[in-house]
Amino acid sequence: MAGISEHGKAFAKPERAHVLIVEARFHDDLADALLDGATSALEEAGATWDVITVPGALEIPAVISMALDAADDDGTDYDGFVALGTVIRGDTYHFDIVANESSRALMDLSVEESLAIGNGILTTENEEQAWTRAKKSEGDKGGFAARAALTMIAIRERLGA
Ligand SMILES: Nc1c(NC[C@H](O)[C@H](O)[C@H](O)CO)[nH]c(=O)[nH]c1=O
Ligand SMILES: CC(=O)[C@@H](O)COP(=O)(O)O
Repeated sequence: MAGISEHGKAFAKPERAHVLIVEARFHDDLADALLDGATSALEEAGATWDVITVPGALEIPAVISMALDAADDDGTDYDGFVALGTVIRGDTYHFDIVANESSRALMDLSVEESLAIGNGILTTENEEQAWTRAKKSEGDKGGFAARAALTMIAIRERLGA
């Protein structure tokens, strides 16, 4: 059957997929790098995508929620979602709020709504750590998140969920 995630292989590819990338541009250059990795991975898989840009990682989950509401209204539907952003520790507790709450909300959405979401929100101690992970030629976390979303789309198809 097409689209099945083979035993022992972490990534699978759906027949086709239309994906919404929601990217936070709090750190602009890092956002470019993450987006480059994510779109390359989607292109390689033959997927199509739209991009919505938000100010910071805390805004990402609400956009996915809004996209679900819009799908109910006008039928514009996405098979999966890719969340991209970078949260770098500052001097205050705000880092923990942004890092933890953005991921918590993405997890809540994915479990409660059976959504295929790839979480490419970096949470790092400094810029150097972030660059190592964002660059397509190094950690390629944008590409990883996109492939994770595609895999979850394929698994959902396989399960008939
Ligand atoms: N400090 C970082 C933020 N903070 C901004 C919040 O995400 C949010 O936009 C603001 O609180 C308004 O609601 N966002 C990041 O993506 N990265 C950071 O390092
Ligand atoms: C991740 C953050 O919230 C950070 O950029 C904010 O820095 P600060 O804690 O120094 O205000």
